[in-house]
Amino acid sequence: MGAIKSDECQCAACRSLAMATTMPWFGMDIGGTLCKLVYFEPKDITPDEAELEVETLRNIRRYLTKNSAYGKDGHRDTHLQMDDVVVRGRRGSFHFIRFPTSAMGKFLELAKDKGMATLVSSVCATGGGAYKFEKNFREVLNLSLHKFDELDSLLYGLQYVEMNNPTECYYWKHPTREDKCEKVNFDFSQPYPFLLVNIGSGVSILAVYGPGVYKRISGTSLGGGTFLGLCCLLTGCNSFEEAIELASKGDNTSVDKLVRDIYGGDYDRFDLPGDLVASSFGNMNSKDKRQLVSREDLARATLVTITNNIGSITRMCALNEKIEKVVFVGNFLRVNPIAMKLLAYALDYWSKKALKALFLEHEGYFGAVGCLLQLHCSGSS
Ligand SMILES: Nc1ncnc2c1ncn2[C@@H]1O[C@H](COP(=O)(O)OP(=O)(O)O)[C@@H](O)[C@H]1O
Ligand SMILES: CC(C)(COP(=O)(O)O)[C@@H](O)C(=O)NCCC(=O)O
Repeated sequence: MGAIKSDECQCAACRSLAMATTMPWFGMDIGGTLCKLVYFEPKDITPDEAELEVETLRNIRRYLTKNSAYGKDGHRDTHLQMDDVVVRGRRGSFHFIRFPTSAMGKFLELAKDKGMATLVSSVCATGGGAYKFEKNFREVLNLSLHKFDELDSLLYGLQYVEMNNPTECYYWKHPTREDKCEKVNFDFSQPYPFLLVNIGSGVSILAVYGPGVYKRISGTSLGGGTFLGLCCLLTGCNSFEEAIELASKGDNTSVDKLVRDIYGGDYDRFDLPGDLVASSFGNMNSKDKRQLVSREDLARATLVTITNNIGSITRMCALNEKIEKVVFVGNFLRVNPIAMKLLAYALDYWSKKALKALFLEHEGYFGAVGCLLQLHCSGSS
């Protein structure tokens, strides 16, 4: 896909440019819910460089790469680590770290304790938080932010990661058959045009026609943040992981009003099967029915409602743009096979197999990767 190859920049000029760019290299995507941090660990350090490397830099490298948890809130997704990548002529590994954006204050204090401010004067950042927290970075760390647009970064990072990981893109085969359902690798080497649906706190839908050629065609405020917010309200759960765990044990069909609850069976004339949701949460106006549903059922119904709504908007966008390939990304899909399979099924079913739902392993990290890669681009502000 596209034109960003990992080994493209190994020329002497790029390597010396890289040398001149002070390490450590980070890309940060500060979203409405999660802050995603990608750290490039150089693995080609020469003995001369090692001798010159300042102790603070070495300590930060060790701290980040030897741990997978940072305080109460920070996690490294070790299963996503990418080795042997080349950035600006340097060979190394990408490490993927996330923490709640609400913990930004603690993150800044930690970075200060680790001596970040003594190493670099600026950090690459994208996402709304790059604007919102700019002042805090300056005040606490004396760092300025190289800001990059989040959708440019998302696409740039996606192209790079997809090019460098042969098993990045996949689809779900037989998404509704528990016994037969499987993840299947998808060859994304001829990607254009495709629809990109980023399900973060909210949802952005882009039509992508070529490398860096895209438009944002739609969006909805009913996204991953809505799922988590409603789930916390309805079930008393306290984390995304708990919400997904509850949903995996629940059944939405007593919460939702189905076509058969209204018709007594299928609505044949318009091909609406009886087990189709006619009205999400439509049974919850009844006190009796409310007493019968569990927290698990409510979590499942919330997940199904939000996911189907995204699937439905996506289908209309694909139809309008006459695009058949749809790539879903964003952390809403993290540890969330239920939503992925629902999207796969919904697109397949409602489009009569014309649309293909695709997914990517690095789900929510493309913005942060794209932002790190753009360090020398003129697109920053
Ligand atoms: N550990 C987590 N904590 C909170 N939300 C999570 C977590 N893992 C996945 N999510 C889901 O991912 C969404 C955020 O996705 P993300 O792509 O990071 O968006 P943003 O950039 O808006 O933060 C949340 O609204 C939630 O649905
Ligand atoms: C404002 C945003 C681009 C921010 O991105 P996020 O942090 O949600 O990933 C996104 O939440 C969004 O597109 N919301 C939907 C707005 C709308 O079109 O209704």
